[in-house]
Amino acid sequence: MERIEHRACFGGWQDVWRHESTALGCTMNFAVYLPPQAHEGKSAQKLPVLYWLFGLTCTEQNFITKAGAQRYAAEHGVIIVAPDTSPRGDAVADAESYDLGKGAGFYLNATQQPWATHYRMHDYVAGELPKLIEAEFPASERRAISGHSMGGHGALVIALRNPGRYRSVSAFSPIVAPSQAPWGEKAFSAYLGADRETWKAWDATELLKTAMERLPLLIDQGEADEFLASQLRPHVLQAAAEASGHPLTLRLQPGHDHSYYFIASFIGEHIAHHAAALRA
Ligand SMILES: N[C@@H](CCC(=O)N[C@@H](CS)C(=O)NCC(=O)O)C(=O)O
Repeated sequence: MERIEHRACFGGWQDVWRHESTALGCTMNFAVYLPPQAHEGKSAQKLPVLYWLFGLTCTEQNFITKAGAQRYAAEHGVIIVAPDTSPRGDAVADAESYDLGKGAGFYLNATQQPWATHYRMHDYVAGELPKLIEAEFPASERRAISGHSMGGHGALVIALRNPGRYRSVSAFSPIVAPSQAPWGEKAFSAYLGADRETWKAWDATELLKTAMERLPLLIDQGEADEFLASQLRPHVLQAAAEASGHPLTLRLQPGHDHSYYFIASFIGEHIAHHAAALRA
């Protein structure tokens, strides 16, 4: 494992690490924000971790340079870990379009070739990465997960598939029902194949119907989001949550679009929400 960026930030450090991932079979970058509490000599005290999952086209950089999250992570003593969005490297399959292949891993384990060889982002994010973080950093097993768009889908699906592993989950502008959205239909057809039954295991709205754990969901969605009606449609999840009695707070934010300006506006509230659950 090699540290490739190290920058002082709000009393802590914004770092980027590079390592060989076993789950993905390639070299991966992930960002780690270590708040000041990680360096205050209380080495016995481990800090909780918020995992951030990105949307389409992103790398580990977008959140750390645009969301302004470090200030709030420093305030609350939370480590933030933000992995890249797909396997990377010349040996990894790719597509011409921005919404399939590299930069578009959809946080699932692909079953179809040529994707199945490397595209195992679920196992990376839910298994390999936390294991590494908890071994190499002053990180406790108190975990929260959040993300944006494709990453909002990832956060919801990973939390719902792994009951007990996360203390809280939130999302910005998530793809709540990828089986019913053009982005999801394209990605799931390629990664999982034509049998839509197999898609249900990777669709938050479907998973919610049979969830074993009633982990409350917090979702912020911009009303002026250019993808709201065509791809995101949070009311589909809201209807499923109401039908199954799953706790969901869906906040529609007037004027906000799909960008990181939206995320920056509400990330402080999300981090406070996660910090409260992580402290409890
Ligand atoms: N067609 C758009 C869609 C991609 C997009 O909007 N990506 C969002 C996530 S779904 C994002 O976070 N972009 C990077 C950024 O704003 O920093 C593009 O290629 O820019």
